[in-house]
Amino acid sequence: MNDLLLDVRDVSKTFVRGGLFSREEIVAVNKVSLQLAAGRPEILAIIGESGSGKTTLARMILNMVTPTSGRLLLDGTDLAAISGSAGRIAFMHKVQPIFQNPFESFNPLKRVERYLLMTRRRFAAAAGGSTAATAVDAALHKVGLSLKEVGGRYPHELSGGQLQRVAIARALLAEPKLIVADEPVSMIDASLRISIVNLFRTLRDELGISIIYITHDLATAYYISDRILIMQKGSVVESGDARAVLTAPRHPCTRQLREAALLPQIAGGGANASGTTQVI
Ligand SMILES: Nc1ncnc2c1ncn2[C@@H]1O[C@H](COP(=O)(O)OP(=O)(O)OP(=O)(O)O)[C@@H](O)[C@H]1O
Repeated sequence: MNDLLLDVRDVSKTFVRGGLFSREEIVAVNKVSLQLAAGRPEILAIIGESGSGKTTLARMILNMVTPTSGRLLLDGTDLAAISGSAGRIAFMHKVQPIFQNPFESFNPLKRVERYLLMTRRRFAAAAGGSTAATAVDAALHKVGLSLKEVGGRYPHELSGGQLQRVAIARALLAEPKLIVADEPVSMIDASLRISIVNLFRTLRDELGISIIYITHDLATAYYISDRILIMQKGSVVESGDARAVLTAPRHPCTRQLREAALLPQIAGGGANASGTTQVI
């Protein structure tokens, strides 16, 4: 077994915009490194202002964007070496995405259980012998739903919170070791957000899944994360134990984000800021 589940080594991504006479290079991610240990599930929050490179970093981890330089390894496999459908399915077994808008993740004309059944069939070979419907029902139960509840329904017949739970159930069908969730609660009613982030905690604690949680929302990051990484203009400017970073921020960018969030429980610095932080 590898010691590292995820090893992001000095990764950069530069986008080029415009044509011959108005060429513009945008360094979306600049020499970012981060690691997640194998066998020690954790929630790592990536926080930063708009345009700081969070989504680009997430997409590189999901192998949807190729880095301009640097390497990414998942369970010891270099993402650049993954090819063919068998390689891609093996990769998707280990890492699954959750996107911001659950309504965009599902075709409005297809009943949601069809997606779940198709996903189960795609991963069935390695996932054991239970029937597809039983496995789908079990995945839905893990997110507080059931096939009875969502069966036969189209995406628009579910609330945003319910549909995001279905998206998480779909991710669970792959039995991943890592979930990359990019702003997973920003389009969900505030009253339902906490139940979704609590679900991430359950996935970490009961299923041993590590979660990269990308968010603008310092309150939920403070509440559920073990570690936090702050990004500014493509670079990591501060990282460390979540409570330590948010109760005693050292980088001006972190302080600014915290002040903008106006969170009394963080601003007071009352929580146990026992961990360590690293300012880069
Ligand atoms: N495909 C692309 N082509 C050109 N530029 C891009 C592309 N994708 C992202 N960028 C640029 O890279 C920078 C980082 O974008 P990114 O979406 O990663 O930031 P973000 O922190 O996720 O922002 P937000 O919080 O607003 O989603 C931005 O300047 C963005 O305009």
